[in-house]
Order: sequence, then C-alpha cells, then structure tokens
Amino acid sequence: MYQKIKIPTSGSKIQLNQDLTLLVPDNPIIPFIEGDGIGIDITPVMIKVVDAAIRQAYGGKRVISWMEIYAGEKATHLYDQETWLPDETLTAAKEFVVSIKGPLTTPVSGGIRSINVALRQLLDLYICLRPIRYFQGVPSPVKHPEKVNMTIFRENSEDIYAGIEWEAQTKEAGQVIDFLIRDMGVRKIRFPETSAIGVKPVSQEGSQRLIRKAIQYAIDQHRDSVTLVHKGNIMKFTEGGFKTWGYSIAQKEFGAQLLDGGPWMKLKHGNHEIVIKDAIADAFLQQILLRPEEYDVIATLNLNGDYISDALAAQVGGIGIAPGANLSDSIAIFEATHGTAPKYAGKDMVNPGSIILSAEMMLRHLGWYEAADNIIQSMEKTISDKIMTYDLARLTPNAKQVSCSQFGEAMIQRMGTL
Ligand SMILES: NC(=O)C1=CN([C@@H]2O[C@H](COP(=O)(O)OP(=O)(O)OC[C@H]3O[C@@H](n4cnc5c(N)ncnc54)[C@H](OP(=O)(O)O)[C@@H]3O)[C@@H](O)[C@H]2O)C=CC1
Ligand SMILES: O=C(O)CCC(=O)C(=O)O
Ligand SMILES: [Mg+2]
Repeated sequence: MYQKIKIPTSGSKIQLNQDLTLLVPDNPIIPFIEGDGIGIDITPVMIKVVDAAIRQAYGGKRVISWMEIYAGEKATHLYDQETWLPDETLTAAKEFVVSIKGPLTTPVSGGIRSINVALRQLLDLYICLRPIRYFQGVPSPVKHPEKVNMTIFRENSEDIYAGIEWEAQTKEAGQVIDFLIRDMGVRKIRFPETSAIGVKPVSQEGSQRLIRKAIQYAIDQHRDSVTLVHKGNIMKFTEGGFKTWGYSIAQKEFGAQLLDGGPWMKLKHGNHEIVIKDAIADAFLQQILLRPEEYDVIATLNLNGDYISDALAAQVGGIGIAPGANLSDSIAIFEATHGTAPKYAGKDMVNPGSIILSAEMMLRHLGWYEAADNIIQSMEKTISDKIMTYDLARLTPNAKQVSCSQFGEAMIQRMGTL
C-alpha cells in the first residue's frame, strides 16, 4: 500500500477507542519525519534518548518500532522534486495516530507554502500545545526564569497564518482590491496599486474548540488561570471575536461567573478555582517579562501564538529547549518549536533538547509516564552538571560544551542514576 514508506516488521499500530482515547500496544509503530536542516542532527539523537528512556523504564517489555515517513527536502529526493509532502505521509500520520517530526524549511517570499502549516491544516491538528518551563541552571536573560511556567494553546488552523494571500500587482490582488473598493466600500487601502493582500479568517468554531481544550486542560492540570491573548482593540471581529467567543464558552460550557462585574470570569471545579481573563497581545508581551507569575495557561490565535512561543522560550533558555505538539481530537504530531537553523545543519552542534522534550510529551501522551520521567530527570541532571550544547554553554560560566550527539549520550548516561 505504501510506496516508499517501509512498515517495520515488528510492532503494531496504536488504535483509537470509540471515545478517541488511545489503545497503545507495548510495541507501537511510531512514524517520524527526520526534518530539514538540523533535522539530521537532532532527530537521530532524540530516537536514541527515547529508546534508552524506555529501556530503562520497562526493561524490554515496551519498545518503539520507529518508521520513517517523509516530508520536505528529503521527500523531493525520494519521490520527485515537486513532492514536498507526499500523500502517503498524511495517510501514515492518520493510520498510525501518533508521530513526531523534525523541522521543515519554508522559504521567505516566493517558493512553496509552509509544509508545517499544510500538515496542521490537512490533518486538522488545530491545537499547537507548547509548554514553557524552566530547567534549573539554564542561562536566561531574565532575573527569575523560574517564575515562567506557562502552557500555550495556539490555534493552529486559521488566522492570517492560513496563508491566503495574493502577491502585489498580480491580476488576483487587483481583483480582490477592486472588489473591496467597489463592492465593499473600503477606503482604507493606502496604496491600492501596489498592495499585496492577505486574508485573516477567524471563526467562532475554530476559536471555541481551541479555547475549550485550554480550559479543560486548566481544569485537569489544576492550573490557576486561562488568559485569552488577542489584539481585539484593533482587529475587532477576528481577534476581538476570539476573546468574546472565549468568554462565552467559559460561561456557557464551564459555568464561569463574572468576576467583579467582568469581563474577567471565575470558574469553579470542586474546590478548584480558575480565573478566565484576557490580555491585549502587545501589553501581554511586556507583562510576561515583568510579571510572568501572573500567567499560566494561554489561549491565542495562530500568529500571536507563533510570536509568543519564541518570546517565552527565550525567557527560559531559548528555542533549543522548547518542545511542542500539534493535536487534533485523535491524531498527534509532536515537534520542536524551532526551525531548521540551516547554518548549523549537519554540524552535530545544536541543542537536541527541543525535540527530546517533544518526545517526552509524546511518551506522556502514550501513558508511558516512567519513560517520560526518565527524560525529564536526565535532562535536569545533565544541565545541572553544566553539560550543554553551544547555545547554553556560551552564556554559562564553566560550562562543559558538548556536541548535539554528546548531549544525548550524556542524558542516556544519567538515566535512572538519580
Ligand atoms: N516547525 C517547523 O518546522 C519550523 C520551521 N521553521 C523554518 O525553519 C527555517 C529557519 O528559520 P529561522 O527563522 O532561522 O529559525 P530557527 O528556529 O531555525 O533558528 C533561529 C535561531 O534559533 C537558534 N536555534 C534554533 N534551533 C536551535 C537548536 N536546536 N539549538 C540551538 N539553537 C537553536 C539559533 O540561534 P543562534 O543563531 O543564536 O545560534 C538559530 O540560528 C525557516 O525556513 C522557517 O520557516 C521555523 C520554525 C518552525
Ligand atoms: O512553517 C514554518 O516554516 C514556520 C512555523 C513556525 O514558526 C511555527 O510553527 O512556530
Ligand atoms: Mg515559530
């Protein structure tokens, strides 16, 4: 059935129960995309570390059968030069339910549209989940990085990030601009002759399904607050809609009550209280530097979430150790927050921490908590021993700088020795 993908001879598929919970065999087949650029450095290290964490936790009773699937430049070499995202990659991600990927290149200006965005849209992976936490000993530009403990729920399927846009001075851009001026009475396009045009779809359904998950997460994880981050003062119906629909769902589906007359709300779950609040995106970006302890779960739109992810990651050491997941109601693809960092590709130099921590999220998603704990503990121990890749070592006095693969080996050596 598959053309280039080789299904491992051992292992079986993860299945979905009727309620969409996972039925995970002891030997699941997990598809992985190596990734462009530094993908060739970090992905093999991640696999080694994950295998070791599982071996240490379950002594051979559980094991992953890794199955390579293809996207990005590697796919163009293997399939044909126009095929950046083969159909069978999408089929495998659906069929095998849980996957992990390295970063994929998207050229600026011309060229292909983002394969990352395409994967998220085609598989309806509408949640981009990015937890931000501090590991003791990581160098940080802020005085109290330990106060940063947030989980971002970034809407992953719509917004200006959906990529609906037309190049300046093309027939299509002209048609859209004509329509806006003639039929819609728009007078605000400053230079109509030379404007490119982008469209920002933000829906009630898309916003509410994301915010519903963020609130449920806050309830399940006993978190203190959910902040809806938006720029609704300026983009009233798109970003403003996100905020209004968010408060509305908090009230209607979770029974939240107005706090001090609103718009902030409080919802109760047993003895646990969660504040639902909102913040305007520009002010939020200064607040997370000045008073990070006031923010906990964050729900936001696609573009804001992209910016906020990297900004928050910087506060706890950078995108070298910033994990993430793309989730639908059934399928998951785990991936680092960073990109392909092309200048470091193939140099065995960058931090594999992001993709390793993404794999840690994946293990937790599978219910393999002991293996996930092994990864966290060995990461903590390796960093506290000042063993660091260049990105952290260059900011840490007396650090022992190691390569990407040596960092993975150092983690493996420290597993189960705590
Ligand atoms: N999900 C995905 O697949 C993503 C893909 N991309 C794509 O990646 C390409 C490159 O994007 P770019 O904007 O340069 O952003 P990148 O995230 O690739 O890199 C920016 C900088 O971040 C630092 N960095 C990134 N990853 C690591 C790591 N693992 N360890 C240590 N430092 C790291 C490096 O900083 P320094 O130079 O200071 O050492 C690097 O130069 C683009 O095509 C973009 O579209 C971008 C983001 C996500
Ligand atoms: O798709 C890309 O190339 C960039 C994506 C990105 O920056 C992100 O999702 O954080
Ligand atoms: Mg990004």
